[in-house]
Formats: sequence, C-alpha cells, structure tokens
Amino acid sequence: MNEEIKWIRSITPSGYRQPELKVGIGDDAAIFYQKEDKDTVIAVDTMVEGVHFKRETMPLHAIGHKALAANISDLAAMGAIPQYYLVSVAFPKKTWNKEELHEIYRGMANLAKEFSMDLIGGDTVSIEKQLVLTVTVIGKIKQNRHLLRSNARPGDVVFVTGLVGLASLGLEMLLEDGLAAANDAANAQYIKAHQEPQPQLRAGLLFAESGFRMALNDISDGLASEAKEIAEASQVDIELDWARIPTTDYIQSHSTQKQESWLLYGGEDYQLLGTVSEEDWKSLQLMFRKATLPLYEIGTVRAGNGRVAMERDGSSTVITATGYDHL
Ligand SMILES: Nc1ncnc2c1ncn2[C@@H]1O[C@H](COP(=O)(O)OP(=O)(O)O)[C@@H](O)[C@H]1O
Ligand SMILES: Cc1ncc(C[n+]2csc(CCOP(=O)(O)OP(=O)(O)O)c2C)c(N)n1
Ligand SMILES: [Mg+2]
Ligand SMILES: [Mg+2]
Ligand SMILES: [Mg+2]
Repeated sequence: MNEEIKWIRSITPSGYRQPELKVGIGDDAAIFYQKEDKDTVIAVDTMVEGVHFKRETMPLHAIGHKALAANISDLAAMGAIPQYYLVSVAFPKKTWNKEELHEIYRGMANLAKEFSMDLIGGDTVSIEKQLVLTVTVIGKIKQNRHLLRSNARPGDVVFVTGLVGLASLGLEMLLEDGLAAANDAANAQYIKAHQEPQPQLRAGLLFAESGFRMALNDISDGLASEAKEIAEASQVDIELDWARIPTTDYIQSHSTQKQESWLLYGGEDYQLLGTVSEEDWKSLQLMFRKATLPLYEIGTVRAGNGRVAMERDGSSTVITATGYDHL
C-alpha cells in the first residue's frame, strides 16, 4: 500500500456523528442530505505556514484547532450549525513528518468532537516548502434565519460577543519569545486566545434563533476592517465608542497607539461583531444574560455610505486604516 493511501486510511473516522451523512471518506466524493426546512451553509479558509502560523508561534495540535475554529467561526457568523468538514493539506516532506501531521489532525478532531462534526473528505498533495491547510466547513440553518453583513440599519446598536485584542497581543508575545512565552502564567490568556480561539457558536445560534434583523461578522482581520465590511455591505456608517470596546486591564494599561494596534487592527479574536435595532437590543441582552453569555454594546449605526468612525473623548474621527490585508 502506498504511503498516501495508508495516511488516508489512518485519518478515516471509524464512525460518523451526523445522521444525514450517506457517504463519508473513501469514495470520489461525500454525500449528505439536508432536511427540507434547512438551508446548507458552506465556507472555506486556508492557513499557510509563515503567514498564519510558525513552528515558533503554534504547537502542532493548535494549528489544527485554529484552522477548524476559524471556519466554524464563519458558520457562527451566519448563525449556522456546523456539521461537516473537509481538509486539503499541502505537505512539505522535507520539513514536516507524518506524526506531526497526525498531531495537527488530532487538534482538528478534538474540536470537531466538541461540535459533533464529521471529517468527510479532503485532499493530500506534496509541496516544496510551507505547510498549507485548507479547511472547508458545511453546516445547516433553518430556512431564512441566516444573518448577513448587509442587515445593518441607521439607529442600530453595535455589539461584540467578547473581549478583543487578546489574540494580537498573544501573537506579539509569541513572535518575541517563541513558545516559551507560554511559561509565564500572566501571558497565558493572550497566548491561548491566539493559539486556540473559541468560535462563538452558542452566540451565533442565539442570534439566529432570535429571529431579529441583525448584521453579523466574525473578527478575523480586526475590529476596524470587520466593522467596515458591515458598513459597506449595509451602506451605513458605523461609529465605535472607544471607551466601550471590551478588553483587559493589562491591555488598557498600554499606550493608545499600542491599544489601537491590538484592539482595532490585530484580528484573530474570532468574536462576533454585529448590529441590531435599539428595540431588539433589550431582548437580546436578556437572552444572553439567561444563557450566561457576554454581550457588549460598543457603538451605533448611522446613516452613511460605508465609513467607520471612532468616538473618543467627545470627538469622532473616521478610521482609514484597516486590518490584516493579504493582497
Ligand atoms: N479567492 C476567492 N475566490 C472566490 N471567492 C472568494 C475568494 N476569496 C474570498 N472569497 C469570498 O469573498 C467573500 C468575503 O471574504 P472574506 O471577507 O475574506 O471573508 P472572511 O473574512 O469571513 O473569511 C466570501 O464570500 C468569500 O467566500
Ligand atoms: C506567524 C504569524 N504572523 C502573523 C499572523 C497574523 N495574521 C495572519 S493572517 C491574519 C488575518 C486573519 O486571517 P485570514 O486568512 O485573513 O482570515 P479570514 O479573513 O480569511 O477569515 C492575521 C492577523 C499570524 N497569525 N501568525
Ligand atoms: Mg483566510
Ligand atoms: Mg468571516
Ligand atoms: Mg476576511
């Protein structure tokens, strides 16, 4: 048996969790059916060695965790329930070995178990230098409950589901000191935020269940650029209130410039950023309190044409800088 076939056998699950799955790994394609009242939701995301991770910034299992988490986060940002994932891996055998790849897959499998997801396919190719992982996720949502970036309206409250800036500070610590940065207990929450982000799926599902008109986006590239995506898609302006953006005391003890780089442009927090009408905001807060999930008001939607502004110390300035830009 050749090595590629052995490898595929070794990662083939012995059983599947999703009852709608008909054909998993092992044929030319996978097959599942979707119940009549559901829509299928699908997203893909790539992680590249040197761009999204380095050996010095991520333990192996965390590479897998984060690749899948970033994808689940996109489903959460639509309000969908994740079901399946497919993994395409470009493997440089000069610099990585199969046991390491297994460890990466274990990181994905652990997170998949948490969300009852099944690995149903993928692809394996060799590559010269960097390891590349491309994960596709598939999920479902009750028909017409999806939450789009284009749903924001003037007068809406802007909210975020958790603290921001932590992952970016964590990355800075890791780039400075390597994995040893984790040995300092004070660094732990920042490093964990960077290495093992938790997709805000419960929040996404609550948003979808509420039935409210709501704009939603997940924070991969940074608060400023995700807010801009909502503002442009909805053709409104978004005004963020600097003092209300939730983060840690430690981050707030730094210079404004540092804080801005972590909070606004850092990215990879995978919190959900959204907007909802003032009227529904009250009910939403109640729902989140009952579910013991955090939810923070951080700004207002105004009539406009796609700008993001920051209100600070009584004056408002338009944000022109953006977050992470691959091109
Ligand atoms: N190379 C590409 N080919 C086709 N569609 C793409 C490509 N890159 C991004 N997209 C699509 O563009 C949209 C916006 O992408 P993006 O803002 O990067 O989403 P996210 O930040 O949630 O990953 C998505 O619908 C995505 O699927
Ligand atoms: C070694 C290393 N350098 C820099 C970064 C920072 N970084 C890389 S990609 C990225 C943006 C988020 O990734 P992307 O693929 O753009 O997410 P998407 O918008 O597709 O969800 C950030 C902040 C990192 N994670 N690791
Ligand atoms: Mg990406
Ligand atoms: Mg996204
Ligand atoms: Mg993006």
